[in-house]
Amino acid sequence: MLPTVYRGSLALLTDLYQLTMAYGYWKRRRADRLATFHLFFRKLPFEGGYAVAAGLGLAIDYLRQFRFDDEDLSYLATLRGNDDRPLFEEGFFDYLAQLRFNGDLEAVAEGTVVFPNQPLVRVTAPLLVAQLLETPLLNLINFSTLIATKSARICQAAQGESVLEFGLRRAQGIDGGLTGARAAFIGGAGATSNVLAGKILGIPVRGTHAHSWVMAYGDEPQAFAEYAEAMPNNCVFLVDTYDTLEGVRHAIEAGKELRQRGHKMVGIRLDSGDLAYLSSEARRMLDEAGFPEAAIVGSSDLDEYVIQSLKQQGAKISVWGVGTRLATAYDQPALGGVYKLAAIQNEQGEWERRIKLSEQRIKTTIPGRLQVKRYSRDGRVVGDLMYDELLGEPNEKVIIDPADPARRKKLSAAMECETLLQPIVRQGEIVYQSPTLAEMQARTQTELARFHPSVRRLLNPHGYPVGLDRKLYRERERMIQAARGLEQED
Ligand SMILES: Nc1ncnc2c1ncn2[C@@H]1O[C@H](COP(=O)(O)OP(=O)(O)OP(=O)(O)O)[C@@H](O)[C@H]1O
Ligand SMILES: O=P(O)(O)OC[C@H]1O[C@H](OP(=O)(O)OP(=O)(O)O)[C@H](O)[C@@H]1O
Ligand SMILES: O=C(O)c1cccnc1
Repeated sequence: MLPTVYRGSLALLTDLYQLTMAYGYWKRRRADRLATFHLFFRKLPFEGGYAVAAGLGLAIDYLRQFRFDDEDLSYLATLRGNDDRPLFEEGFFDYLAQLRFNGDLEAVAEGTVVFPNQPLVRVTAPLLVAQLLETPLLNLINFSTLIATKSARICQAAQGESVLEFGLRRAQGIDGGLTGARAAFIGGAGATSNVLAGKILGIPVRGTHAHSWVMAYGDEPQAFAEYAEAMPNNCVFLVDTYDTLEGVRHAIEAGKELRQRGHKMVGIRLDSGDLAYLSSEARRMLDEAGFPEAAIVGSSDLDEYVIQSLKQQGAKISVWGVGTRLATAYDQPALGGVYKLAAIQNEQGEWERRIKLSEQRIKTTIPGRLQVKRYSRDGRVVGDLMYDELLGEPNEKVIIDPADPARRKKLSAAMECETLLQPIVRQGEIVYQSPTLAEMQARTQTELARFHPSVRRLLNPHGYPVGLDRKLYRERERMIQAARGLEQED
């Protein structure tokens, strides 16, 4: 079982309107109709070519503990409407008190590469419960997927070299720091400076020292020597407090001292200035002084673009400390994931599809109970086919882009195929054996490697084919026409 991040019920971690709708469904006897919702996003973050799904483990945590306890209900009883009378009547609290997640949930595994409009999570549950989950599921999946994606991009730029997540001080609050560290690890960061994330989640923790250490002594050689004395088995000297190359010389002196005492200098850290020039000079100096194995850690407002540029300039940095721009997804602080109703049972228990129209074609929802098949050939992925399980087996010949139906991808029987949404909860029982965080991280890497480099590239990536099978495409078009009061042309 995964370590628990959230302890206790967080049933009130939802928007008020979910509870007022829930109350309405209960009052109007619609609460128990089964409904299917999909969680998906419409646009890839960072103008990138892919996203990395994350946050499912947190969602499982949430569902496992989902219940309204006495304190929650007492609080809800204090809420008033505009006539100053209670918002909810007493009987509703008895109903909420016994409420548990009793539905089905399917999701893509954390570390799976995902694309717009395909469900990351699918919930089929009594309408009231499924509705209540909208806000928490979006809260948990959106942020984690965003940060895992940012991390994957940064790690991609680092070309397999170690990335350390240093973002806690700039993260969006306590939870942003904690679940951000978790998502960054899934995306590929090798360690975090966040010690609580180490304790709760088992993520490796790493760190160097701050400028304040050197400033506290005022004298850099003395500061390094004292640090080596105090902590001989963890010495990465920060060399840029006064004069960087002079700092490297002082680190070399401290390294020699360490060696004489039977220890090893791990490396140095550069945190300002021209990192390409300074790292090359530092590398030359360390090598000449007999420290070819000393690592050079680079930090200072790094992101995937600066790292890529430094690599192109031949920077000799071997470990990348990345804080603010990773932990906050600096250039795009939110993933626009949504959670939409796609099918609901009628009074007779028959399933009916539902659609939400939009002026923008791409924003019109995809109805049905969706599943995704990912096709590949010789280990390379080819395209993702979405189909509606309510319409039966998919038509596997062609993937139709719903935004531009002229764009189609042909499939062949020779291709391998996998189903992306996996069973996580069945009738309230968790049936999923959660992988470890390390396994999720490995999944991100093996998954990404299956995509063509043109999909992975950071700038102007190639669009990966994701679309509908013919049956779903036709049904959606029929529903769009019907909802607009038009006859279908075809
Ligand atoms: N050779 C380089 N090519 C491209 N970007 C670089 C290079 N060297 C450093 N950078 C980046 O340029 C930015 C420089 O930041 P900034 O001008 O704030 O100064 P700094 O050198 O970090 O100094 P300080 O921390 O003292 O303000 C950082 O994002 C850093 O990662
Ligand atoms: O730059 P980031 O990617 O966020 O990485 C973390 C930063 O945090 C620390 O310094 P801090 O930002 O506290 O101060 P400084 O940059 O002014 O030294 C560290 O020295 C890094 O520069
Ligand atoms: O350990 C470090 O070097 C570190 C930790 C947090 C932020 N900046 C640097």
